[in-house]
Amino acid sequence: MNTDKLVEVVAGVLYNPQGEFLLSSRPAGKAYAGYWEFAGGKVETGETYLTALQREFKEELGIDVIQATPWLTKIHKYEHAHVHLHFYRIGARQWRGQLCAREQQSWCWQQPGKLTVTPMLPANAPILAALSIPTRMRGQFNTGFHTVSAQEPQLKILPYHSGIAAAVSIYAPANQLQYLAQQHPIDHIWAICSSREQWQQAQSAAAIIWPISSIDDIKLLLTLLQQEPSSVPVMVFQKKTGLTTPQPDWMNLGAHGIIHELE
Ligand SMILES: Nc1nc2c([nH]c(=O)n2[C@@H]2O[C@H](COP(=O)(O)OP(=O)(O)OP(=O)(O)O)[C@@H](O)[C@H]2O)c(=O)[nH]1
Repeated sequence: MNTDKLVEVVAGVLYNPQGEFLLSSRPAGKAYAGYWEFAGGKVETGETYLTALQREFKEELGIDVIQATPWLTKIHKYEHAHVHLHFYRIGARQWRGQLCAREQQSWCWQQPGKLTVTPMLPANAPILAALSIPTRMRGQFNTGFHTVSAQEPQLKILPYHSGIAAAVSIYAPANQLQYLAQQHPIDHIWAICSSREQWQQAQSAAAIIWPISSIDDIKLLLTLLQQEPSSVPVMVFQKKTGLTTPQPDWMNLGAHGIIHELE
């Protein structure tokens, strides 16, 4: 196989009503057989990402995917292939049918942050970390944000200030990322972005915070989600600005979650 050519791959994070997600093991005979992954596979000629995902879930697990939400993308070079991975989320109401392993693979439900199976495909570590980020948070820009729902992973994140402990998750402007990464683990730093350049800088952070206070912020975020899908979760920070424009359905457009500003 020519490993220089970028191969388009779709993979689905499928949820059950308990908020658990599905992992399956790679069948014998494939590269990385026995490793755990999200169900999916290569996009075939003429397919959209959604139709490829629907075909793969039917072939591998016998279920029908009705809808899926674009989430994260990632490029990874294996010794056997150079892959462009497109991860989708499939909510508990977005699929139907009875799960059955059609390729003699194993499958299991997992809770975010509490993985009980190993090993995982090498490219997937940041994807699993992203699943531990809640989709609904709230708080104030100056004092920090926290999870809203008891059903989601509990997380508190604080604005950076000098002297803050390295174990704390922090947020700071994207252009400070390189400097902060010398003192804090990069997977604890969220980057605040409001331009294309910052969006690109922030692709090594744990997550992006995109504040919305004007129509231009909405327009640029829509463009970036479409033209340069992120490899890290995007949290849309909805500020209390009196902006009357209705907000797009961000989570259906590729954002990971929403942060609501409190008074
Ligand atoms: N399905 C899937 N593939 C992944 C994930 N993460 C990841 O790096 N990959 C890589 O993406 C590629 C997917 O190809 P595949 O071999 O599963 O594709 P396929 O089902 O169409 O198989 P085929 O080779 O029989 O046509 C592999 O190189 C695999 O290592 C993941 O979470 N799910």
